[in-house]
Amino acid sequence: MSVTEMSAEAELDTIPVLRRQIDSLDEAIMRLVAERAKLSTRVQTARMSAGGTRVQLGRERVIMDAYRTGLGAHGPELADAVLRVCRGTR
Ligand SMILES: C=C(O[C@@H]1C=C(C(=O)O)C=C[C@H]1O)C(=O)O
Repeated sequence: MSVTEMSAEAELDTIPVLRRQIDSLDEAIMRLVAERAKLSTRVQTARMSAGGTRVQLGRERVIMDAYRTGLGAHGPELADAVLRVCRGTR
């Protein structure tokens, strides 16, 4: 077995370790989104109680831009999904 084949095999062995780290980060992301949704619901409820609308597109555009700045071209897609989760929670 060549050195290259050995290092490729060693790299393959790291996959379960890396996947555990990915799963752990996904859990953290979901916890944070759930926490965000609670705060978002409070803002939406407060505004609607005062006769306003649930959604404010101007604010959502600012958030989409921040995700684009932070994550690149696909950032706004993630922002859109996060915003939809947060709008759906009561
Ligand atoms: C939470 C708010 O209300 C809504 C939900 C938003 C959010 O989840 O970030 C953003 C804008 C609004 O559509 C807000 O105006 O800040």
